[in-house]
Amino acid sequence: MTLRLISSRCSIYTAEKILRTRQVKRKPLRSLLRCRPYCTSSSHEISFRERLQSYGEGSVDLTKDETDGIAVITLNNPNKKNAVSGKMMLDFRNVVEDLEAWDDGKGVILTGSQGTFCSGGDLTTVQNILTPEQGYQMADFMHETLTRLHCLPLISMALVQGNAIGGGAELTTACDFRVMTNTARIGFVHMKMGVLTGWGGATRLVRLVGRSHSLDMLCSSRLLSSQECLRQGLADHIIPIQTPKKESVEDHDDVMKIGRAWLSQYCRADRQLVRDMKTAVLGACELDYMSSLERERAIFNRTWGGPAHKRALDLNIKHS
Ligand SMILES: CCCC(=O)SCCNC(=O)CCNC(=O)[C@H](O)C(C)(C)COP(=O)(O)OP(=O)(O)OC[C@H]1O[C@@H](n2cnc3c(N)ncnc32)[C@H](O)[C@@H]1OP(=O)(O)O
Repeated sequence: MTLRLISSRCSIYTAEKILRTRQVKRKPLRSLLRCRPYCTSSSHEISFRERLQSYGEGSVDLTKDETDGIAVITLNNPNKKNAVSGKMMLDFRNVVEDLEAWDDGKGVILTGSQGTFCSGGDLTTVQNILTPEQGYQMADFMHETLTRLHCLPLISMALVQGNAIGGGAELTTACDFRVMTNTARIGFVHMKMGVLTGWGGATRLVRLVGRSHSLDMLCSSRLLSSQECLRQGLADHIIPIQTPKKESVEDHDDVMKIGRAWLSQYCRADRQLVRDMKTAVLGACELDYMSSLERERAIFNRTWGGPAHKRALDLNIKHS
């Protein structure tokens, strides 16, 4: 009965409901986030949000282009090299929620303002939430935001100019791709700052580059050049820029244009196809083998004989 339902042209929602009722060996991501040692009742969460709101300046801005289906998230705190303040953590969550509801999207670019990516947690905010409980609440909040970013049905790309330091380096790992300018650097400097990765970066880094490369990057705290990131599998593409020493603000528009074109190559297909393929790949990364295959079958079933499929067949395409 269940199998028949999955192989019929059922909605993804129905298929996922069925998968949830089956024995899935690895827990879904969202349920893993619920293992919390500190009290996170809604009143606690509200007062912590109020606390975050009161710390720091800056914003996280979102623009959505309905024509190409690509959104841009910009970390905007230029006086502090786009360090993420408490207020920006809240903005970030709102932006991700907005993208979750954006049915017309295919891709998203995460970038920083004024020619640099992000210098990590805003040290002023950090100074104000130094108890273990507050640290845990902050990490819990950012884990959820970044896990939701990671799970969007949009193909995501971190576009790194200048530096991605500490939490900034962690942010890059929440995206599907990392594109860097030739002068950009990524540095997991946490251990030098006396902390571990607070935004889930170690878990995601190991999945990207493996165990030994991750230990090397995390325990050395060194700043990795774009070339090294490419060699180690952390970066996917390097954009050469004209000014090798210092990136000017003017470069940002050019870099954005090139980065957008790079991401667009993966967003050419129909909107639903792009979203479904991203969802299938995400399932393969996060679910056990059999559950992922089931999910892939259910998603495939929506496309088979659908309008994009029929259009492609009518075109008699030769893949030469
Ligand atoms: C869970 C998250 C854990 C973490 O994120 S740990 C990592 C925390 N981040 C850091 O330690 C970064 C410290 N900053 C730096 O190393 C350098 O500023 C950086 C990012 C390489 C940029 O270097 P430069 O381009 O030479 O710029 P600069 O040093 O003159 O900085 C310009 C102004 O920005 C400020 N700034 C940079 N990073 C900040 C931060 N994270 N929080 C608060 N303020 C920050 C910096 O203090 C300076 O301010 P000012 O102009 O002197 O008033």
